[in-house]
Amino acid sequence: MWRGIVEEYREFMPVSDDTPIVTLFEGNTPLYKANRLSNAAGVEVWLKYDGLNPTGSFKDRGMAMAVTKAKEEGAEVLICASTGNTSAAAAAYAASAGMKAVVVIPHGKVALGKLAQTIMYGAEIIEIEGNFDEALAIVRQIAESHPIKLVNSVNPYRIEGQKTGAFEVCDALGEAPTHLAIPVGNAGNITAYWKGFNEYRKNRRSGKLPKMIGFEATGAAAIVRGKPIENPETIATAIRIGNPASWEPAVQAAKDSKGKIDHVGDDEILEAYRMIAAEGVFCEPGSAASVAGVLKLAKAGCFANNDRVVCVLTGNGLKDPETAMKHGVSIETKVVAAKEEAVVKAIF
Ligand SMILES: Cc1ncc(COP(=O)(O)O)c(/C=C/C(=O)C(=O)O)c1O
Repeated sequence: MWRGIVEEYREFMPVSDDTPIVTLFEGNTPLYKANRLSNAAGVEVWLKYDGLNPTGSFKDRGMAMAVTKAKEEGAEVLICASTGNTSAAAAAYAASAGMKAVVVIPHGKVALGKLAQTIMYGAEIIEIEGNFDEALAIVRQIAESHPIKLVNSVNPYRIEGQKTGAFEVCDALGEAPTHLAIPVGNAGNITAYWKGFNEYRKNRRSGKLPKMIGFEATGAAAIVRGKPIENPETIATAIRIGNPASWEPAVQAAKDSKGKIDHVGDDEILEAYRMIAAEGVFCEPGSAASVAGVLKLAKAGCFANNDRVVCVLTGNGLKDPETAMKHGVSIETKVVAAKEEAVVKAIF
């Protein structure tokens, strides 16, 4: 039985035999070969569906490690800023560990499913009249002057947990891919994956390193533009972040891996969102930025025929039902009388 990322990858984790492991059995998510997307891109495309984690996003990997260490250090209250998934994961792992979670989120900008989760897990929810970047600045100050543990990805234990996504990709493929495509918001995850690939290769668990290709949303592409964006805007609310906290290590990961950080527009994200669903995988819009980016680079002839590209799908589509209802695939539903002939007529 899968024991969660800390136990399964213990030799790579900053824990001792006395560390109290907090887990919701996160990790061990599927890696799907996407045949139609591979044909569209002209290269082998795989989907690492991290939307199947306990709270439906990759954040569970980082939160398992961060909350485990918080518990070991005797913390009782956790705090984070969030565009929604970090707050859902912090609330869930805090509940599991018997701790209190305080989350600070941008009012009116968090997808419905994420808010519902955070409410159900019982976090203290503070909605600011501002954006994620302002929320992060506030919670960093609070954590410095109050007995409260910050669990955003500036907390190094979050990176330690999230690097396990790279381990699982290598374990599933038997080797690292040629490229790892990933959405970029606060830039913790691209940093974590690069760390994971390096540690796996150093420990001879893989033989090579992938090119890291990260994708920001065009309206929030601070790294691509080389300067923070004061009012980031994108339909992909998960990555509506204008001043990534892990800016530096993300740029270093792209440079050291001979990859890049690029941007994709909302239309490209929504098109990829629908194409991924046509493979039977429902991810949230922000996650689709990784596939949108691969399609963009494929069009520009950036891949060789024998390349193998893994796209990280970071969140479950159920997180954001409103965007699915507005921009999904079968948005024209038919309402008919509860009679067989009416249904037959509608079908045929
Ligand atoms: C689905 C999804 N996909 C990609 C990202 C970007 O990852 P990072 O580049 O490591 O930030 C996020 C990030 C969300 C938050 O930052 C938050 O929840 O506060 C996300 O939820």
